[in-house]
Amino acid sequence: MTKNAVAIRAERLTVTRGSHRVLHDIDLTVTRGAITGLLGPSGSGKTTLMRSLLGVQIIESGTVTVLGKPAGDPALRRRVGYVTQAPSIYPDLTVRENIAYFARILLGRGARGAIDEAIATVGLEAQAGQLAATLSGGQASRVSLATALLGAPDVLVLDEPTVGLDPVLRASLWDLFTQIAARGCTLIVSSHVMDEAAHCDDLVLLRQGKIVFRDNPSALLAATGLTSYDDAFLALVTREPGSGTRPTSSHDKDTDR
Ligand SMILES: Nc1ncnc2c1ncn2[C@@H]1O[C@H](COP(=O)(O)OP(=O)(O)OP(=O)(O)O)[C@@H](O)[C@H]1O
Repeated sequence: MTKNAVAIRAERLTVTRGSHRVLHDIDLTVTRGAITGLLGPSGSGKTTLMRSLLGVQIIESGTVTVLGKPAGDPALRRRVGYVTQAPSIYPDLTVRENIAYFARILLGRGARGAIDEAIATVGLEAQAGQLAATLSGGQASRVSLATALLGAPDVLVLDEPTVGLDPVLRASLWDLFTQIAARGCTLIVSSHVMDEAAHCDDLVLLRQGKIVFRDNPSALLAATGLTSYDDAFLALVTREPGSGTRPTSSHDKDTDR
């Protein structure tokens, strides 16, 4: 992997949903192999931005390029995984059957190795034969994550994967994300829990559809002079628009690959 290579680039991205302008002229680059945290209050546009990166959102203007191709390009289908907020699994199938079903669609026959690997990666070997309807919330989320890992994606987009989980489970999921990124996968993880910023290599803070901060976690604390991510975030989101920290960082100079 080229150091600082760009996995995703959005330029002048503007999105309107219904009569509401949700994203305003967003410029963003995402570094390959990094964990980028997409943080912001409820309704700030995180899901809409993720949908735009995935190519499933109608955009009003601007461009989004993923791994050098337009977002949503058919060639990206296996290279980009998406885990939605609500686990997308069948309750009447077991963990293994759920994963096998998606493996059949994505990889065709002979996907047994990939199924076993996905189950092991998310640590659900003991639950493999259990009906999804009987799983805990955290286990159900991990089944969803396993299905997204099946094609060994180069980019993984996770929409609030830790919401509603206890601190122990949250920590173990973040460990897992770190392992996945260490294999070279680019992760974009949204959250409105600011402390989760600490697990990320890069941060994108959204407020009312605009980027109010873009740099690494320690730069966020340095920029605000505060010691907690919660306080730093609050300081930024309550600041008048236009008076804040520079919204983009030096990442933005790198070339697409
Ligand atoms: N289909 C839609 N039609 C009109 N407005 C929409 C639609 N979907 C989302 N919105 C609005 O767009 C804004 C951004 O929504 P989005 O789901 O992207 O925010 P979010 O940051 O992901 O929020 P949360 O953390 O609550 O999931 C919100 O004001 C929402 O009400």
